[in-house]
Amino acid sequence: MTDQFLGYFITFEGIDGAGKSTHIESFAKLMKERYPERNIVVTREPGGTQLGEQLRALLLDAPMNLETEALLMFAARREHIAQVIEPALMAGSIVISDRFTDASFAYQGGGRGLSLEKLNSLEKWVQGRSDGTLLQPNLTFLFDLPGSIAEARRSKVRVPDKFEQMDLDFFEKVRQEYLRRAKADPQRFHLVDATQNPEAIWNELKSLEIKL
Ligand SMILES: Nc1ncnc2c1ncn2[C@@H]1O[C@H](COP(=O)(O)OP(=O)(O)OP(=O)(O)O)[C@@H](O)[C@H]1O
Ligand SMILES: Cc1cn([C@H]2C[C@H](O)[C@@H](COP(=O)(O)O)O2)c(=O)[nH]c1=O
Repeated sequence: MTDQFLGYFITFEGIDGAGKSTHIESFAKLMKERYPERNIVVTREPGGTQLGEQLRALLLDAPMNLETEALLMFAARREHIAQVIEPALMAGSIVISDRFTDASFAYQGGGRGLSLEKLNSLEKWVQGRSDGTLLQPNLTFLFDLPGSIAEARRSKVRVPDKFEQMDLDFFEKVRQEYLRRAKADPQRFHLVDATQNPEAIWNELKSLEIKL
């Protein structure tokens, strides 16, 4: 028997530069206005814990073997789940994470070619619960847009990290894997057309009815 989660888990996903971070804090505020009795936890992956942030610095900078990269992403996730996500959900909080496991399937799987079999077994290991279910987000916003537009947006504002230096072909594969997963689980995913302007996207997020 597994303890029941009283909270609600929301993730923001998309290729680099899709516009997730632009909306996440305002979305957290919106949830607080709607559910003042709930604690809101905003977090990110890789990261979200002290160890996770150290792993993030390595993952976004150091070149490494693909399996090593996937294992470190999931190691950071395990710590994040154990220290932050599970306790918050047990306590009834709304957890909002900038990326979670869909990113591993999209980047390490779709983008870099790690097998689904390996990713599925890591997911089972890291997110498995004692009743045989997997910890999964209740709702995932997928910000979708072509790699060329995301690249143009990114190049205006920052020095690219290891992933952001990848070419358009890589980002197209990442995007396609995200879309494949969204199609396979339409109940969980809400697809956002991220080519829209920020105001239109915000209006779309605001107009969604989210039943906790
Ligand atoms: N809808 C939009 N239209 C035009 N520009 C946008 C839009 N949304 C965000 N931007 C701009 O694009 C850049 C990237 O946005 P943002 O940092 O939110 O993306 P992100 O998805 O969080 O990227 P990453 O995952 O790499 O952190 C920022 O300069 C932001 O101001
Ligand atoms: C969780 C996760 C992330 N990544 C990649 C995706 C991005 O390029 C970076 C994180 O940077 P952001 O600015 O915070 O979006 O990490 C990945 O490849 N695999 C993952 O599981």
